[in-house]
Amino acid sequence: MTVETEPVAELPDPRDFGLPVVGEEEIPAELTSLVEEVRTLVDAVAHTRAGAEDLAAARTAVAEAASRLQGDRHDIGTMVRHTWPDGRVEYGTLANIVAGPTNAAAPPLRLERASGGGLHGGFRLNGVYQGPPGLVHGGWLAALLDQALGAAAGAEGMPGLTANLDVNYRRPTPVEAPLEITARVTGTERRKVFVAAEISHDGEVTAEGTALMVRLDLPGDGGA
Ligand SMILES: CCCCCCCCCCCCCC(=O)SCCNC(=O)CCNC(=O)[C@H](O)C(C)(C)COP(=O)(O)OP(=O)(O)OC[C@H]1O[C@@H](n2cnc3c(N)ncnc32)[C@H](O)[C@@H]1OP(=O)(O)O
Repeated sequence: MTVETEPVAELPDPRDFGLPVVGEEEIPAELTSLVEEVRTLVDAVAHTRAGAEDLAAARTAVAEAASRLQGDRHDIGTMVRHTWPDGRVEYGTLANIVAGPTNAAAPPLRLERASGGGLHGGFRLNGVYQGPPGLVHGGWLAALLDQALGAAAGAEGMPGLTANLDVNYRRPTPVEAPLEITARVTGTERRKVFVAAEISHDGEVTAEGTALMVRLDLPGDGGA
């Protein structure tokens, strides 16, 4: 596969495209802690055997909390700016369903640069992510792989949209167990970025994916 496209050195500021941006460091610690608590809540609701009185009281408390937070909202499309220790800046969607730092529906996934290149992250999925009994839903594994694949391209200065995603489920992936995800760019061709990723448990690959990301047309990167 030919490598015809150099990664763009600097990503443009999403504000230039009309998208609001918040710095990751601006997210209040109270919101991060609330997100964590809501994850616990979702798991508790999904598995509770509580009686009617407790359920009704919990419903009232949750409705009150929701109405307290509804007033002042970030716009759809708000981006979050992440600055790597080496000073490199990246953007993601604040409420991204797989990795948005303020989205309690997103699993607690955090990707870091791997020493050998690409990205890696350790995470754990609770019972909310079940498909088959005790196992992670295949759709969620695909979503996690897609996110890591997109992030790997973005981390190399080549953000894009997934044109094609191919997933193989090699072994069952357990919930409530430590998991690892790795992703890397394997090649480029014009605007096409080829990426590969794996999810593993106990050192064994349980799901792997490859994708074609088509780079966004960014001003100043030479286009196609
Ligand atoms: C500053 C902003 C930062 C943003 C950060 C983002 C972080 C991301 C993290 C989130 C991660 C989560 C990620 C998500 O959830 S992304 C969400 C899910 N994906 C989408 O919604 C994408 C929908 N599709 C499209 O918008 C268009 O089809 C795209 C943009 C993909 C291409 O339409 P476009 O008109 O632009 O390009 P083109 O048609 O000239 O094609 C260009 C080249 O690509 C080749 N091709 C195209 N499709 C396919 C295919 N299916 N198989 C094989 N090849 C294909 C094509 O032949 C050509 O090749 P070549 O002629 O050069 O050889």
